[in-house]
Amino acid sequence: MGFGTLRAFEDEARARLEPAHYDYFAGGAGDELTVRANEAAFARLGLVPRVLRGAAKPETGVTLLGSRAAVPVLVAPTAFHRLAHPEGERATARAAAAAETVMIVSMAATVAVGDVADAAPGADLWFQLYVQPDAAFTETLVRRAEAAGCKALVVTVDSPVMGLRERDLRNGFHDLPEHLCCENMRDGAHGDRVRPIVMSPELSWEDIDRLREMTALPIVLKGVTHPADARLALDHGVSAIMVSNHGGRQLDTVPATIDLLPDIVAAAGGAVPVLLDGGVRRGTDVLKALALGATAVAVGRPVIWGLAADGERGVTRVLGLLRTEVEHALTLCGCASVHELEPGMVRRTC
Ligand SMILES: Cc1cc2nc3c(=O)[nH]c(=O)nc-3n(C[C@H](O)[C@H](O)[C@H](O)COP(=O)(O)O)c2cc1C
Ligand SMILES: CC(C)CC(=O)C(=O)O
Repeated sequence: MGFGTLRAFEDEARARLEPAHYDYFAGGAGDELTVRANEAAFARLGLVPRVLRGAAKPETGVTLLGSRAAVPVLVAPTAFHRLAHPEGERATARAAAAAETVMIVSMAATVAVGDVADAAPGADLWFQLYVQPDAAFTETLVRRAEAAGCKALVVTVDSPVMGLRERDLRNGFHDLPEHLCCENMRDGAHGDRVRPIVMSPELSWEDIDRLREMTALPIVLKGVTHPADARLALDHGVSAIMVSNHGGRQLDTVPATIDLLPDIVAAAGGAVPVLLDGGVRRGTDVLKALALGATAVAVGRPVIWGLAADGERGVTRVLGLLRTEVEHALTLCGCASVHELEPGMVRRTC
């Protein structure tokens, strides 16, 4: 199969997936303004290269919360991988391990986090958590992530309620098919009961404090878009901030993450790493985000398209394409490493 670009993977995924499942993966909230804005904002930024710097083959690796990523492109947490491919999260994790990058396993995974870890020895896994109103069950999830060897907890805070996704409403898609479930949500105390994922508007900073007391794992706060919240996150001892609008799937009209990034980086003041996801589709997008102060980015939908198109091989190819593009763009920018990128190399073009 001639998958030369991420776009080709999306086309193949669309051809293979049931239309309602494609819509679930691709779609977003409301008019999908934010979905489109994420990519469009990257396109409005230009990279201004440096020349004659005598740079060798560029170094792309970064260290993040004790995990080493050979390329600063992580796998964002996305739900329901077995809807895209029978091997589901197992395939994604093997591909992330082969690419030497971090996979953030979704709490809504269709393979239990321990089984994902077993399927991909050597994979660097982090676990994404929606704090549950039942504190005891939240603790169960944290212990499962710890037991699986996850190295960080990524706490998603942009979902006090589920976004209104009109494609899903139109398609009547609101549940997994019979043979699949959110395996992390099995309730040990009640045999085979699978709990629903509860999103709660009542969560507060106190829940973050409680989590910090519950575990020694570093906490990454995912879904920070306002600089005031970035400052509060530091007050509450988080280890990293992830600028994310959930790929446009929660509140529609949230600005593009790349446009929000500089203010969050300024608010963090170098105290913790800042990550970004949303609309990263090219190596040049990765460079723009790093130049504006992100330590690394994560990709959501591109990984799903690789998985749907060709399973583990497809995800490996998607991550490999991004790596090649990052190396190539760094060389063209005269950078010997990602650490040489700086804000002066990014210019708004329109
Ligand atoms: C199909 C799908 C499922 C997702 N599931 C989750 C999830 O379970 N937990 C979470 O924190 N974010 C979830 N997200 C959001 C992603 O982590 C990420 O923020 C977003 O996909 C980034 O944008 P991109 O798809 O443009 O790369 C999901 C996104 C998609 C597209
Ligand atoms: C099952 C959902 C809670 C997963 C999610 O976060 C999403 O679809 O964006």
